[in-house]
Amino acid sequence: MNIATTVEQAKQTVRQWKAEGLTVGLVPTMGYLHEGHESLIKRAVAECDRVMVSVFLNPIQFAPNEDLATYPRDFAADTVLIENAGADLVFHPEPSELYAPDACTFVNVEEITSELCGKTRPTHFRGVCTVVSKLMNISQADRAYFGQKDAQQLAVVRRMVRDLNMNVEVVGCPIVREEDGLAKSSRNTYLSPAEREAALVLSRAVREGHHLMEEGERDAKTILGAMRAIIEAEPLARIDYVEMVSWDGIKPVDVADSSVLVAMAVYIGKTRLIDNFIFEM
Ligand SMILES: Nc1ncnc2c1ncn2[C@@H]1O[C@H](COP(=O)(O)OP(=O)(O)OP(=O)(O)O)[C@@H](O)[C@H]1O
Ligand SMILES: CC(C)(CO)[C@@H](O)C(=O)[O-]
Ligand code: BAL
Repeated sequence: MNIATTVEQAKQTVRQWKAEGLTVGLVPTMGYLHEGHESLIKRAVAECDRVMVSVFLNPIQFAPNEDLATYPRDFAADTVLIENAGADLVFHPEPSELYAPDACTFVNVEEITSELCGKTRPTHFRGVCTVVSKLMNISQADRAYFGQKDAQQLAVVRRMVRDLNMNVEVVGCPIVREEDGLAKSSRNTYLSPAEREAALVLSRAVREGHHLMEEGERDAKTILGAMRAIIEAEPLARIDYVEMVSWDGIKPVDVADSSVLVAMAVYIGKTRLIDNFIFEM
């Protein structure tokens, strides 16, 4: 497996692959990889001739008050996981390699970024879409793999690719969970043992919301009320948002009459965790 730290090194490898007529899969990550990332990489390996995994903690998607400085890192362990999963290239640049001091081009997806995480993190998706565009250009990917755990991100990237006529298929992958239900996340490492226990309210609320919808409930207030009650019963939890939005447009809905995303962000102590389910109709 190759490790590229410069854009030119990565492009050179990709040029060779493309010259041989091979398809390329891209898996963008911020590192500190776990089984969620591994599932994306394995799917890419199964579906593409060659796979590039990027490990890049993208500074421009973090606001100054967020956790860029403390975000966990372990590049040595990441490379072992990536190699074992069967990928061919790791792209691991320094921020200065991707962002020139006078860089002034950013990708801003509107509307679909105005709710959910876009509300609390107003500059976040501009940073995500800018770096994802760059990674797609560098890798010349035929397919790019994203987890449903970051469901709004998946919808935003899909919309960007459609609106900008980019030549890449965006593949969404299911949420991988711990045995007790907690969605796997690099940020779970921030949790103390008591917080780890408290964090189960997210997946419990997701299960309850999904169960109600399976039983036929469609009223957002009823569904979200039941979910919020589970979270509010936990003293270590503080809700950022629990919302139901249309899955295609990420706009609030009162009654689910087509596919919806029911998503939440919840602080457990100081750690902000997300979880969701999509109810297809
Ligand atoms: N539990 C999971 N199941 C499926 N995909 C996941 C999971 N966790 C992360 N991913 C996906 O992996 C990709 C990289 O995510 P990222 O590096 O931010 O990992 P993370 O563990 O979600 O970190 P964070 O703590 O920042 O939420 C994204 O497409 C994300 O949706
Ligand atoms: C897609 C991504 C790697 C872009 O930095 C990041 O937002 C993430 O890890 O989900
Ligand atoms: N997985 C989302 C990246 C972030 O929280 O910045």
